[in-house]
Amino acid sequence: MAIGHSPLESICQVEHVRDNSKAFFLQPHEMKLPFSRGNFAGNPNHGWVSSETERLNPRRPGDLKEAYNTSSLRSDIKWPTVEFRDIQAAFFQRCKELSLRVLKVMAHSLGLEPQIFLHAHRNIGSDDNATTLRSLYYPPVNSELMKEGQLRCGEHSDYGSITLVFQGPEGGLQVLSRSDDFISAPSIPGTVLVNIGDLMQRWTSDLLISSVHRVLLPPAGDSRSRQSLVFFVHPDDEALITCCDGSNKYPAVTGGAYLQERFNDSYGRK
Ligand SMILES: O=C(O)CCC(=O)C(=O)O
Ligand SMILES: [Fe+2]
Repeated sequence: MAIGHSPLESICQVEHVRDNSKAFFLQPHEMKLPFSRGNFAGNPNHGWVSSETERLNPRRPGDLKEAYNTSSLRSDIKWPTVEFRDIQAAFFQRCKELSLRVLKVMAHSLGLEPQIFLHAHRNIGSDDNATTLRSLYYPPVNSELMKEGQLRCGEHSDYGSITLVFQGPEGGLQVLSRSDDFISAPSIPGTVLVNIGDLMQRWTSDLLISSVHRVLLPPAGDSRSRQSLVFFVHPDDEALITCCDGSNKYPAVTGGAYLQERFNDSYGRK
């Protein structure tokens, strides 16, 4: 994990996306249903995910969080409002630009051909690439309704190449250290946290390691909600990912096939 700073203008944009998303999440369930993930032809990951639908740690009950996935920017996608679409789409583009810069710097720092990662991320923002902006909303927790072992977000590592995390001021994200303890990743205003994903770990033959992380329940009596914005960067569906040191430590896999396998775990196998 690494932390980078963003200028004031970007901080305001992050807050704007967060506030606008919260207004969507606070609506009654039936108002959100038409925008559910799975309702959009051509992009199975786009749309709203209700609480307890996914389990990022498949051994735990469903995560106590809602999400809005912006996976497609196609013009025929139906959005809750035009304003919601414009705000999500503009932030998606900013995150895309930042991610491509980070991927280029990473290749450079590893002594690799500078375009190696960029070549596999040419289609971000189209239906041939699964990169997704997720606006996450963790509702206040009612301890009487909780299931045993349930968390806001179960232990997992991210699936793709890199992830940009914009945590809200509430904090709450914890990261597993190399000595096997979970440590808090504080929320620092104006910073972006960059996670290495599992596919990047394979790609670099374990030179870069994906980090396990989670979000616990709030302490008893804390009835606050929590929000974060997370940009999951994935290689193009058709991009063939082979170990960049030529070692074949992991078999070659396409970005699309790898992601499908991981989704099967978090949403239950069909
Ligand atoms: O909400 C957060 O801060 C992180 C969520 C997360 O790790 C994920 O959705 O993959
Ligand atoms: Fe994550």
